[in-house]
Amino acid sequence: MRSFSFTKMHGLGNSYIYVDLFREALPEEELPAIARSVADVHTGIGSDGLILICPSEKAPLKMRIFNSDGSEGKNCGNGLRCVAKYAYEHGIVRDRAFLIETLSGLVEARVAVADGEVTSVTVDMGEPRLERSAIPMVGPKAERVVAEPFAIAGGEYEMTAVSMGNPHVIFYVDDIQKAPVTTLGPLVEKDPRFPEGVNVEFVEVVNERELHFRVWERGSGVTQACGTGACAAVVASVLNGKTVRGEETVVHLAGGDLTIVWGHDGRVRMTGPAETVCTGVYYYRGGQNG
Ligand SMILES: N[C@H](CCC[C@H](N)C(=O)O)C(=O)O
Repeated sequence: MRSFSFTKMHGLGNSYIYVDLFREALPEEELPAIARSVADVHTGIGSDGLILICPSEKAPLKMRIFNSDGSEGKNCGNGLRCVAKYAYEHGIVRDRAFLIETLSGLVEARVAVADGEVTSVTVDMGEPRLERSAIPMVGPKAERVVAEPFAIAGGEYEMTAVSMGNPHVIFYVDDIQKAPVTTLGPLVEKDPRFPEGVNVEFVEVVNERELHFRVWERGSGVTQACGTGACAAVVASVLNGKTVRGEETVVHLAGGDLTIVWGHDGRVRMTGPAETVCTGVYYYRGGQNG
């Protein structure tokens, strides 16, 4: 029987099992199976996936994220806030502002601390990518996708696509409580127009500073929150003339609120909480189908 130490953390209810690879070692080929295993609420710990806190040659640390289906994501906003909290509270970093490497580039995290505990984190998520080739989405490579007609499952919708290092598509709805998250979400997630799949977000505009938000995540399904998705929703809302560039927008997710601004410098900054749930030792049988 194999085992490793873990910390369960969440950002607005979007929880992951965090493994500190400065102290542990996991076999690379088993990572998708380990992600599926720990995420299982019945036979594992229960989470939206697995996040690894790794050494890096480009920054004090690196984050890797695996969804609950075992697929590896390229970025995770809620995960970055929790990784920043963990890194500061465990002495991986000493400064309150530091870089974190992700598969989609370097981001800067800044922690707010009270009595030695990180109470909230601001992450500079960098610039959104808007061209079809960067989402990625089929069609003319340099074209942006804003309020584009999107026919699927016998319905006609209007969608906007944004990458925050991972792919997102945003649909606007009149009532967030009636958004077709579990019906349309899985269909769009796997639609061939998105060669790498896509995270699917539904947004109700409250006013030019406030959005309601629900999400069907690529590789995890419905989650309580999606940090990169909330950032993508703010970018899409500016592009659609619904919110104001350079002004803070409050995004109400199922698990709570994020404050996000798409600055005039082109960079998206996200501020929100990060919580530690528990620590423990996880036992598993190993092998790639674990
Ligand atoms: N499902 C996402 C990764 C997790 C993103 C989300 N949990 C966040 O907080 O940004 C993807 O495959 O791109």
